[in-house]
Amino acid sequence: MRTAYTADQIRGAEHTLMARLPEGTLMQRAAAGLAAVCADLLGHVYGRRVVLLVGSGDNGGDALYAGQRLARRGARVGAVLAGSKTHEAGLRALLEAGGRVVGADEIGAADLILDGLVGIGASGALREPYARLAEAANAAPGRVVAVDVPSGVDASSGRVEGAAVRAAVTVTMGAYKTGLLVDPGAEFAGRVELVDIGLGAYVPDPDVVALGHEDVARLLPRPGAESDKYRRGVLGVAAGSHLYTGAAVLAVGGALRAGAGMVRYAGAEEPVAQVRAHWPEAVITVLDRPSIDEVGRVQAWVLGPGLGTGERAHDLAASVLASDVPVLIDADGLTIVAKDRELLRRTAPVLLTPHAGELARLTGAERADIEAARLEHVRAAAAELGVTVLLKGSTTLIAGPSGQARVNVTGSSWLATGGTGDVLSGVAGALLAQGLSCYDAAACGAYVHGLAGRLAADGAPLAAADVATAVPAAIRAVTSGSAYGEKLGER
Ligand SMILES: NC(=O)C1=CN([C@@H]2O[C@H](COP(=O)(O)OP(=O)(O)OC[C@H]3O[C@@H](n4cnc5c(N)ncnc54)[C@H](OP(=O)(O)O)[C@@H]3O)[C@@H](O)[C@H]2O)[C@@H](O)CC1
Ligand SMILES: Nc1ncnc2c1ncn2[C@@H]1O[C@H](COP(=O)(O)OP(=O)(O)O)[C@@H](O)[C@H]1O
Ligand SMILES: [K+]
Repeated sequence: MRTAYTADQIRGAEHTLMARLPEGTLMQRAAAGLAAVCADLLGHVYGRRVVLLVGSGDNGGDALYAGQRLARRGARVGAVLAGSKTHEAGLRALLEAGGRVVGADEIGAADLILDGLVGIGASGALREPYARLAEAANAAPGRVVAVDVPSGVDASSGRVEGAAVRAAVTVTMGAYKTGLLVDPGAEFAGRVELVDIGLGAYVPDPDVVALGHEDVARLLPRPGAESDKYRRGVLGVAAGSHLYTGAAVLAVGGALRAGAGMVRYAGAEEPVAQVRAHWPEAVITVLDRPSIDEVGRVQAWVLGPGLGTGERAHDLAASVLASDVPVLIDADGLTIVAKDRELLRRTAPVLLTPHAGELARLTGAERADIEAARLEHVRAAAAELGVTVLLKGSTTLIAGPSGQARVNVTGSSWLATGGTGDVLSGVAGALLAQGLSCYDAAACGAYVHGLAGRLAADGAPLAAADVATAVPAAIRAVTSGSAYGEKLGER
């Protein structure tokens, strides 16, 4: 499990730890870790050109001391001093080790550029000359390593207002910052390496949590010797319409591959024919009227993919939501409940799985605002609606009604293709039917779905059905202890 924190939380912990240590200890630990990652990236250090972008705060101090260490190993290190002041002891250390102060024109010739402009002490968009230096680093051919946080990315939220450094690697000190895991910040951070500076014992409860293989393996249900198909969990799927038959096929496929004991599909004749043709395993009810009264007992429902949004779909949604089992609502189901919020008044749990556009419909916020501050918006929606919300997109976030939040770190941009969301609804729905809470089903579902996406893509395009097919292999990767897909920033 990875835990991530806001800038305020980190500052508080650093304050406590610093009071117990001789002055400068933490910065030396940070610089040592930073220099080690840089040396690794450079391969051999002697003679390589390193440019440090140095801001006025301790982030610049980290860069200067790391530069000192690289200079001692023979690197040609130049510091671009961007701030109104500079960490004096750090600059002295660099100069004594043979480093120099240089102009911004040297950025283009560097093998490695160390971004020490601002870290967790930043506020608002990058000012000049920092913004210009960030752009110059992005345009240069050298590898860019961000110190603690890419400058221009808000460490607490992942917001990017204006220019920001686009790093190949971010070396972060003491603990992960939320903004390194949530887009757009995560995109700018690249691969994230954590340097242990002894902060672990002093951090409070995390702002967000990212599950790893071990956590998901622990949560995923496994059939016991006594299991039968009913006890493993039966999922009902109310999806598809005469216009959209594929969504039903994909949702049922995701559910069957994710371990439901049985899937009961309920729909109109056209999607029924398609589901029958693809999945003889599913138990079918042809719905003559918009009601689930004739469908046998289930432990959870998936409601919405391809359902349509007319009166009939509305009435079917009302019938599903009147049941006493957990319901995952996706796609058209979300449009229906956005128009008729009363449908969400129920005692059994609800999991909503919108993308940003659907969340905008639900809450009235602007889509662009949601994309810019995903965590804030998913938390607010979960609290306002009193349900669990999984926000899909380049980083998937899950929030519960009491403010708890998880971020999914698996996934691949190859998943950005029609129908993969339908597969996710089936996967997460199957986990709900197997007894996981909405919060766990959402997080484990997103994790397995993201990993399945990576396996299915393997560097080339995928179709949504391939993701469903890859779900068992993804579960195997999670439960076998393989390290596949565990590194941060590999997409
Ligand atoms: N504390 C510790 O023990 C440890 C800390 N560590 C390291 O320290 C870092 C935090 O250092 P920090 O607190 O000095 O703040 P930091 O991020 O360098 O910058 C603040 C300065 O930047 C400026 N500035 C702000 N916003 C700006 C903007 N938009 N655009 C332009 N400029 C802007 C502003 O300066 P001014 O405007 O006054 O010139 C402000 O004073 C942390 O990320 C980690 O790397 C590690 O070594 C581990 C031990
Ligand atoms: N850029 C991206 N990187 C990673 N995952 C993505 C990206 N874009 C979309 N996804 C994932 O792909 C799926 C798309 O779902 P959705 O938007 O509902 O599509 P559809 O309705 O066509 O099924 C979600 O799981 C989402 O998180
Ligand atoms: K930085």
